[in-house]
Amino acid sequence: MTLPTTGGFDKTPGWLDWHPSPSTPRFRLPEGAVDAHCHVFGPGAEFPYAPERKYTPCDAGKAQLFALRDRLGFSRNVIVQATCHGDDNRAMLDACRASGGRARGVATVRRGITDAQLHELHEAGVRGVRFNFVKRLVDSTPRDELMEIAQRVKALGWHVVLYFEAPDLPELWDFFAALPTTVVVDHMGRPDVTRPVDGPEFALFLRFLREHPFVWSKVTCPERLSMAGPPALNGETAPYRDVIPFARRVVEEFPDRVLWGTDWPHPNLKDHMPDDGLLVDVIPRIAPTADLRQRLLVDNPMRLYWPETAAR
Ligand SMILES: O=C(O)/C=C(\CC(=O)C(=O)O)C(=O)O
Repeated sequence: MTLPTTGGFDKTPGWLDWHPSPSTPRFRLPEGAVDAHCHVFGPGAEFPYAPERKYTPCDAGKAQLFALRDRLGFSRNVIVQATCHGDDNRAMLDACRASGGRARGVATVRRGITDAQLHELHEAGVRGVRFNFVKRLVDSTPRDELMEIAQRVKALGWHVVLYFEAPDLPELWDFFAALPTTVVVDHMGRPDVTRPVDGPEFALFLRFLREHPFVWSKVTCPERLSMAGPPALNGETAPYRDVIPFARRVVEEFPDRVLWGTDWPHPNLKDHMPDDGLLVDVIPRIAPTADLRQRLLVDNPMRLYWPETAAR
């Protein structure tokens, strides 16, 4: 892999670039596995970062993403619009179009988007919109605007991806419960993994899933959630021990409503940049049987993003 560029933008101080030479995973992914949460950034010279962004990343373009897909052994990607591009979805759309049908997208849209523009996104491969409630990443959008968008994208068969942090779930609960279409929560609702997996905070998240069969969860981002590590670096075979029980609990209780993704290029990490090959090796620790892994990595993402070709 080549080293990242910045396209003339100054990266946020302390920015960690993606790992330049991830190892080949020891865990062999099932045939047709989908990396269901990743991003593209720029390149900034071609797709400038949004003026309202809260961070400026290094470039992480489609060529690097597809090289990583092949190196790790994935067949497909779901590319989630990141806030550094605001509602300018061009970099994500360009990657979807260039993938030859092997990438789908999740976009950021605003109330003013026309039906023709929504259809254009659909044609390019978009199958969802993302609503972000993480305060360090976005300014808030009125709930009535989000609800209106959710109604419109439901008509296209799309879902809504939610990004929020665990302490905010009680306040957001009623709004989320009223969403009219399938909902996918990023990173298990970002639990505090220093608290017990059986404690009240995570119990609330599990209850949210239990009471709302239209809600799915990504069991992603141990590198972001972990407080005790050890990091997925230097051949570590059991990284992020503190996150494993949380992800495994969700996979085992909701095997048909979970997704996994790399989160490449891992924006806004402060501590370390993981080796993506070692991150893939976390999968059998959170999904201990071949059947659970088949659902997590193939059947579930195919049903959501490629329903026309899904086997079950
Ligand atoms: O990749 C992620 O899921 C996490 C992000 C960035 C992000 O989502 C965005 O900019 O849209 C984060 O926690 O900083």
